[in-house]
Amino acid sequence: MTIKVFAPASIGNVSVGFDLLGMAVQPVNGELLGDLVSIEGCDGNDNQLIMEGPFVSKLPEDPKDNIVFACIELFQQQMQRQHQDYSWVKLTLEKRMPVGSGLGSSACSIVAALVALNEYYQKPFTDQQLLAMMGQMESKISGSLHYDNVAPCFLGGLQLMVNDPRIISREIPSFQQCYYVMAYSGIQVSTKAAREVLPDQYNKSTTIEFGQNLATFIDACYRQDLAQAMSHLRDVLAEPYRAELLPGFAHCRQGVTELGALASGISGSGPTMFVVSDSKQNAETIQAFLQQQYLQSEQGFVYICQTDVHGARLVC
Ligand SMILES: Nc1ncnc2c1ncn2[C@@H]1O[C@H](COP(=O)(O)OP(=O)(O)O)[C@@H](O)[C@H]1O
Ligand SMILES: N[C@@H](CCOP(=O)(O)O)C(=O)O
Repeated sequence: MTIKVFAPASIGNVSVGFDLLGMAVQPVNGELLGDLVSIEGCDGNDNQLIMEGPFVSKLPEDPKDNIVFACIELFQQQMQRQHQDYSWVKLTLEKRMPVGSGLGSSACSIVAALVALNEYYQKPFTDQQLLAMMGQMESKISGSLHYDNVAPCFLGGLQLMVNDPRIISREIPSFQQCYYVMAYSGIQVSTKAAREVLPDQYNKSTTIEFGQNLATFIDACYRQDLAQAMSHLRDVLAEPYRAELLPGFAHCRQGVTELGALASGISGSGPTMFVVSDSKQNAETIQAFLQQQYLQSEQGFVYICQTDVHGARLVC
């Protein structure tokens, strides 16, 4: 029997919550924006990983260097630690997400793989344990522990990281009526490199502004006050340093504001930019503008999305 899991793209940081806030997204046209991992038993004497899909050429050539392989090994080690037997498995990764895109591409592979493994071995681990493993795998890629992609990708919705290892992430009410225009320019920005351009320390006024933006946004989410939320959706920690890594970002940001966008920012570490709109028609106008102005290569794309409330899921 083959089990197949889909894990969706996500917006890391959502501007106000560097490493602390993330939201899963799904295109309104029904396409699957995320990775697929299928799992079945394997007769050989080792695990196997088959890699396919439109972005497979951007992955390390040797399957053993793929983060999915590290997920298999971690999962089986954890089973062994709990004195549970395991058999070899064959996983197939359908890499549908561009690498280094700011759409939580590595998180999609990690989450889909660990959820598939947990299903296959009949759920030896709780969601909490799985999420901790997902964070561990994500930090292997980016060089530091952050859950703002893996948590929404796994659990769905808008997720806030809490500083308690027993909880890790809490769902926050999101704005279900909003559209998020996701524009991937088609260039590659490594998360690790985009973290290295950030300063080690911030001054007092920046710190206060950061805290106020995040707190005001979360308060607005709970009260579903869209105007207040959007008026504070500003990134004072990362965007000032990362914007210059993204050709056309400043110009497009100005353009979408003139077209009536409620807010815009960098998705994760970029190059994807996200633009918030409260109407489908306006989102389509913004989509057309970004298609013309933001894309840098043939691999770029622009999707109109809404919040994905489901997170990782089994598919046929
Ligand atoms: N399954 C995978 N999906 C994405 N990246 C992977 C995977 N396996 C290994 N990698 C490597 O991890 C790095 C991912 O880069 P990163 O900038 O963190 O991507 P993203 O921001 O899209 O998650 C790349 O060097 C890539 O080759
Ligand atoms: N909080 C992280 C998010 C990285 O997201 P990605 O999609 O670019 O991997 C950061 O901003 O570094």
